[in-house]
Amino acid sequence: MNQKVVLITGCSSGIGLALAVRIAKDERKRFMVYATMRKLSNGEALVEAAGKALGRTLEIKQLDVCDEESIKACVESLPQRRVDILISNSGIGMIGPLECQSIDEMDKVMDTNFFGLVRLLKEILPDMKKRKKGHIVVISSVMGLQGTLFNDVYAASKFACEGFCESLAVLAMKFNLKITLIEPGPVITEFERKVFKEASNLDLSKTDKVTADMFTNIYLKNYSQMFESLGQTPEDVAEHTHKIITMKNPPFRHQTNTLYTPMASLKSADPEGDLPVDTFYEGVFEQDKVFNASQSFLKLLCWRSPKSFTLEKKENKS
Ligand SMILES: NC(=O)C1=CN([C@@H]2O[C@H](COP(=O)(O)OP(=O)(O)OC[C@H]3O[C@@H](n4cnc5c(N)ncnc54)[C@H](OP(=O)(O)O)[C@@H]3O)[C@@H](O)[C@H]2O)C=CC1
Ligand SMILES: CC1=C(/C=C/C(C)=C/C=C/C(C)=C/C=O)C(C)(C)CCC1
Repeated sequence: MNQKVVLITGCSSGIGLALAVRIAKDERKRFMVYATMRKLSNGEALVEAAGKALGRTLEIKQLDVCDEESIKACVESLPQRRVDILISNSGIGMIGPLECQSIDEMDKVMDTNFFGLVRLLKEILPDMKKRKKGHIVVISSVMGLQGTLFNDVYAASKFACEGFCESLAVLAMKFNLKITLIEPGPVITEFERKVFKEASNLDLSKTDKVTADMFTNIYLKNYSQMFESLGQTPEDVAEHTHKIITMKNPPFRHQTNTLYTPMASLKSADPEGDLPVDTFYEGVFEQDKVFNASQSFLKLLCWRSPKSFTLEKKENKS
């Protein structure tokens, strides 16, 4: 059987776990999945979810994207070092006011989310180029397209991945390689819990009162509700990704939550860049009293978008 080899990072929980299971349980057994995680001791949930696929179409391996040696060792352990489909999924979040976060914490986000991808490609891309075959799938985010209040560094890390992949795309095409950026909106995983817990421990006395108040009473207050009402399941994101890897001509970008598409399009609708910022500002502050539920907030953004597309409206405002 000519199975494609799929290497996935960050499979101990969330999207990575769902991806590993979905692809390993492909109805036509088209894939051999190497589901990797930085600590093998965190593999229990995956072992349970994989069931009979474990040892057949799924194998678990150690890989820490922040450690070049661990990436090298993992790739060396694969038959002929072959990876047909790389899914770069591992990542960490970070929210809060800038003054309350240390450079070391920010560095960890960039190191995992962006340099993690860079390290993987430094190891795997040369082989793919030689074989003139391969698909690089990156779990980015809508925040790779549109920055969001209090997500400055996380969004920057995803923008970095997007710019990196956009730049690589032309060279990849020359070598017959495909790249796809998967851009989910909120997904209900450990991510939300970890980010919220870290945010609750921030020392908000390091910032001013207005910022601290916005963070606590607007952002954190609506955070869980945003995920509850708009969040996708990791299985849903895995289903989208499974479709993408089975396509003959996969797209360069794929958003998994259509509710976000209008929000992400605001930027391309206004080359001067004010439209998304103004729309977010109005959504966050001016409509807060009426639209305090996050679902309504996004619906409001989507509903407003077509009207906001005209520059005439912008001029009337100033
Ligand atoms: N949840 C969401 O709302 C969204 C998430 N995303 C992106 O999806 C991806 C997966 O996140 P999600 O499943 O939600 O979150 P989880 O926290 O559930 O999963 C993240 C995974 O990344 C792993 N990881 C962290 N650091 C490293 C590392 N140095 N090396 C290898 N693996 C590592 C974690 O492993 P460990 O158990 O060892 O910590 C974990 O398995 C991330 O890139 C995230 O940015 C995108 C859009 C929305
Ligand atoms: C909670 C909240 C907001 C948005 C939160 C969003 C959009 C979260 C998305 C998270 C994602 C996509 C994480 C992973 O990549 C707004 C709209 C700023 C308004 C204030 C409250």
